[in-house]
Amino acid sequence: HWVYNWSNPKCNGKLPPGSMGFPIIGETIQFFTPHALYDIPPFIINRIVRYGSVFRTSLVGRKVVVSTDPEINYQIFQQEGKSFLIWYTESFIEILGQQSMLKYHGMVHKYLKNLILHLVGPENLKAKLLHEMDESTRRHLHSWANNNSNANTVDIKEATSNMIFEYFAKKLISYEESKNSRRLRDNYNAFIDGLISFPINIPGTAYHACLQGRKSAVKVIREILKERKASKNRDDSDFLDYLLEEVKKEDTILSEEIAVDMAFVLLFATYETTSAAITLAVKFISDHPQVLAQLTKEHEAILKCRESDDSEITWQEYKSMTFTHMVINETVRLANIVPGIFRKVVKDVEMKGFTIPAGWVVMAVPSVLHLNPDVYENPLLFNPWRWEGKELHAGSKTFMAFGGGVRLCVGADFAKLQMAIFLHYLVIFYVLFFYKEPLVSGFKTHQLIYCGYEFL
Ligand code: HEM
Repeated sequence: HWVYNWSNPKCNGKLPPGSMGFPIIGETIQFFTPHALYDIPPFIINRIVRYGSVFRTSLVGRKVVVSTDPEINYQIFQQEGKSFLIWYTESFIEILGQQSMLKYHGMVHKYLKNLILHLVGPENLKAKLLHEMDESTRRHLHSWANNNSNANTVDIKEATSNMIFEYFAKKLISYEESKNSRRLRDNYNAFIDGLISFPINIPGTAYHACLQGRKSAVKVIREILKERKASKNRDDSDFLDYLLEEVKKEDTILSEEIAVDMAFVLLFATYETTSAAITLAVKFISDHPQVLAQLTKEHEAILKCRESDDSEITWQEYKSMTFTHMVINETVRLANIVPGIFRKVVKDVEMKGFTIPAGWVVMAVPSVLHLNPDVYENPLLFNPWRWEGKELHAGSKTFMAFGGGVRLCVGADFAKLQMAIFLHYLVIFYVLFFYKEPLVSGFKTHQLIYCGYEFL
């Protein structure tokens, strides 16, 4: 009777088709079958073939509806806070922090998001960050070219992670690895190594190492916060100063604990995702010389209109990089950096003739949408021209690399700006100007780039 109930969950309507798998473990083992990162997981493909675009299953002890339907996914984003709430597993919340903004909804979420936009929103990008990211990117690209220690090889993933980490840790908490004995970067490395792991917290497991990494990183941020409260009259204020000013306000809901978890999550969300996107962009571009040629044309035209070759990128120039933005969109479409987006159902929902009961979890799978031949012709081809004349700066029913609705990625503009600046200098340094022997193998050179992604 119990097994029957497990396989046929109660529902006040018609459940999507599918199987709940074995009692307790459900279909968790099949779900975690290894696959190439930027492919659609075989678990999903097999079930789409068998059941269609919406199906039920059971994963990590949860009743789940997987949706690969653009309409349903769009509705899920639109009904955030009403019928659906953002959801992560208990173990993920433990890793990201009990006070992380990811567990807040409604007005509190809106308030926290606005605090972050103060740092990475379009106004600050235009006024401050563009200039600083420009300087940091140039400096790092130069240093790679001048570094002869590693047999002319640059691991793009690691090098761009370091670049973004260095820059953003300074913006957030004025942390500089070279001047600090605390080794925040090592703590984040330990944290990221075990991020996707089975949640068994005993010494020796990846999950345990991840929690230890988080603990040490948070300890460093807390110490900085403590020092900051004791110090007065700082010349160069950072995001932590801004948060501490908020904490002092009488009517605020921001606590020091939320501020610490926010700084922790933001640093991770920024450097890990953006460096992955840049790495893949380099790989895709070096595999497609016609894309490089068009990019070169665009950036050469920008240079020609400048008074000096040494000038920084201006906001107008950034906005004029239409083809570069097409390359960025095409990269994140194929990269599917966030493989699944999860929401908890708070009240029974009717969709496309099915009922999704309250208490279930819905998982939207961006890769199915982004690699759907009905939506994107020849979807596995890296073809930036497919974005010609299309909206490039927002999520849509057919493009959810940065999510959608009120939970749309708050750092999307930051990530795109950093990618555009990187591509600009990559092209002008290595194709047009200073280094006649380009850095990337696909850019016709004997020098080799190891992208850091072995699956490629
Ligand atoms: C290529 C780079 C990036 C990709 C592909 C990406 C992707 C995403 C996606 C898909 C979501 C939605 C998750 C959901 O709905 O459950 C999201 C949310 C979020 N992202 Fe990003 N992201 C990127 C860069 C960044 C950066 C640079 C930052 C930091 C400034 C950032 C901070 C966040 C935060 C804080 C959220 C939660 C927003 C909320 O709950 O309202 N992301 N990101």
